[in-house]
Amino acid sequence: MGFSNIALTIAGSDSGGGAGIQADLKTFAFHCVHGTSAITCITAQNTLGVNQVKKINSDLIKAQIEAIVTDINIKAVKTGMLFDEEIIIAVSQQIKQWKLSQLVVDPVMVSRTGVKLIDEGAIASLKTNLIPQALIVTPNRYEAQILSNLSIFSLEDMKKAAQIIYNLGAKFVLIKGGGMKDNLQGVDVWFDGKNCEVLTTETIKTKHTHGTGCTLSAAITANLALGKDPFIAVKQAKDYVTNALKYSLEIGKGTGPVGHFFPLLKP
Ligand SMILES: Nc1ncnc2c1ncn2[C@@H]1O[C@H](COP(=O)(O)OP(=O)(O)OP(=O)(O)O)[C@@H](O)[C@H]1O
Ligand SMILES: Cc1ncc(CO)c(N)n1
Repeated sequence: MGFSNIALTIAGSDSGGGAGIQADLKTFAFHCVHGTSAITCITAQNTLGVNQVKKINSDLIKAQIEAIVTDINIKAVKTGMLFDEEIIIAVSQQIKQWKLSQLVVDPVMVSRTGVKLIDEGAIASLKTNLIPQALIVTPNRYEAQILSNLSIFSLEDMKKAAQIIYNLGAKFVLIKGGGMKDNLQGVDVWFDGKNCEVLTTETIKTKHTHGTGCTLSAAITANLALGKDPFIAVKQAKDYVTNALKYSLEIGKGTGPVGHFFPLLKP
């Protein structure tokens, strides 16, 4: 039987299984979306942090994307950890060459434990080569500060940054309010070029939050692959992350991952 709900993630591997490619493929599967992947970097990582990062040769990254798109019809794509300028340029060029649409760019910059997941020199390239091709760009507050050159302390600051990031060329901007322990946890700002919409959920009190950002952008991508409109895709993805946080997994000695099993565990 023909099956067309197919998504692609271009991201790094998290050996601990909480973020990156592993989070993306689980999220796709729990949306009934077939996941394909092009791995950009390998991280030696667990719930305590990132111990090592090794990038994949850009020719091999290109070859992974080419192998997928010349055979399989991809409905939506996300990018995660891209690490350096060479990879960003290679991936941006592939997205253009293969006319990959419905692109969600998660501009991953640092891990939750503060390890750099991108070269500082690569940020300019992210702004000029990749973000202009995005349907939706999903920075967290820290990434939004870097992309907009604004300090973000409040909801008003998030709204101002969203407008600046929109001007980089993405069709829609979603600034996420997780990460820091304050009253903006779970509060995200959506900007469509005209209006700002504040998306709010209850704050989930859990220590185990590893992979929230990857899971959110993957759920948005899955919803786009299912044919949903961008705003609906984002709202439903946010519900998915809220549930994944409610059912996060107490695994390892540090910050455990969000859980994807809630559709199976719920009474
Ligand atoms: N404690 C929380 N309660 C409810 N929602 C949360 C909480 N923490 C994060 N979120 C939501 O999770 C989503 C991801 O946001 P977050 O800012 O954590 O991403 P991130 O920093 O990119 O994640 P990562 O740590 O994976 O890099 C957003 O929709 C945010 O509002
Ligand atoms: C591979 C990878 N991608 C993204 C993140 C951000 O959470 C991470 N920690 N590891």
